[in-house]
Amino acid sequence: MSTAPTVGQSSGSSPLPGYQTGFANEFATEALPGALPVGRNSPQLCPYGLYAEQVSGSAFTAPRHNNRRSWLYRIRPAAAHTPFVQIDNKRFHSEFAQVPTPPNQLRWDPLPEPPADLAVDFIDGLVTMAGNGGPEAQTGIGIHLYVANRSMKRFFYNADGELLIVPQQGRLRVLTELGVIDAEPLEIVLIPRGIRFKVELPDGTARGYVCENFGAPFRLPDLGPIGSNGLANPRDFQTPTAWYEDVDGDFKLVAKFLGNLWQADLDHSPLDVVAWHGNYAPCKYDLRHFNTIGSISFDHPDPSIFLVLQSLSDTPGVDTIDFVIFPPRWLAAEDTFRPPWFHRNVASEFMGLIHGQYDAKAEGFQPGGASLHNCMSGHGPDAGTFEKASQADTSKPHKIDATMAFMFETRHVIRPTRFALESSQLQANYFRCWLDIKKHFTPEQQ
Ligand SMILES: O=C(O)Cc1cc(O)ccc1O
Ligand SMILES: [Fe+2]
Repeated sequence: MSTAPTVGQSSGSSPLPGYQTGFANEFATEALPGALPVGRNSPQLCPYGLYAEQVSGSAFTAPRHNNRRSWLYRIRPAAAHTPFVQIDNKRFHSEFAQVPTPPNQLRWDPLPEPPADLAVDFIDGLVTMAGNGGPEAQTGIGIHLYVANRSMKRFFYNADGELLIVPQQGRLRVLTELGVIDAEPLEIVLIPRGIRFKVELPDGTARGYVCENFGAPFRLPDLGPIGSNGLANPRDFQTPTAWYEDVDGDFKLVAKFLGNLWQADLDHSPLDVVAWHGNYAPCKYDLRHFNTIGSISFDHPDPSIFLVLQSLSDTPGVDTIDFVIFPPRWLAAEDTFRPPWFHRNVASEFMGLIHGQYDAKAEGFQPGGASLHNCMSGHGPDAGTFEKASQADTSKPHKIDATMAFMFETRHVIRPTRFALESSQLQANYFRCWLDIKKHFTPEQQ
């Protein structure tokens, strides 16, 4: 790992960190020895002259298993900035009622890269495609795409929700208050509501997807009869160890707050947390570690078998958001139509493709592209996929390899934005992939 860049007047930064493993553990980490107070959170004076600051991600009185907070020991408190002023946010917002939501199946080509002479950082590069609910309701989802070609010089936090970043092309270095996360395509990054960060682009450009979770923080699902291991295992989640920079200079802090963007001035880097402890922290997860489980007898299971993370609603078993993946796997089910079946669901499904080919679609669903199948909209394999899979030899297992698709699935209808519906990336002919489906009905057969 190379040294993290510093901007402005620097009196140094701590060595680049590693990771601690586990999902939402009680972590404790210090970039300087003895920086964490012992036996109390807020002593009269903290070691090294640091300020103690708690950041909470759940109600103070939430049950212990849902209670999320961390204690930060930092050079200056987060309050030290000028007042926020509103800035433009036509592309990145939480406005999901701009246009009537059609019940059509929708699919988009990948967004093109911006021209090289137009500087677009991770925040400028975000465009809101769809969503439901919102920050005021504290439930629902914002679905955004990003295409960027410059590292951020400014800092950002999202008061509206947690961010699940799914890189599709190009690595990201996510420098957060609580440490540095290096992520590449096939890894995902979770940034809790409110945590300040900036994103650098080691490869110069980057493209991907962002799920903004307005509701309960993502958790690992219960495993029921699967047992104590499987799907995403907690030990494969990586949370950075403490890292700070002590840098003075002129910086901007951008906040997303109630769907709008606001900007304040800072005279120092907010990435100045020397030590922290708690269970409210960013993490990354490598999707290649997902322990995929499926049928070894017959039939294609519901896609909930591929659930990585869920945001619970107030109704048991009905999640606000499910993050589901379709990784490489063996298909072994005999006398079975192996790809996803034709279906209509009460839930709504926004899908993306990180690489390879998705097994329900012979063509048209491209890496970096997206599709949306809303509540009760009929969809499933395209005509080509149906013909092939209904003739395939199912006496032998078949490996689906070199692919990774994913789905943000929600209980509420996902409403595309005006941008999404007017975008030239919207495929006008997507519906045709089912119009060629042949009639095979043979009433005389039995
Ligand atoms: O391709 C889809 O639409 C997602 C999906 C996959 C699957 O295996 C079963 C149901 C489902 O909605
Ligand atoms: Fe589906």
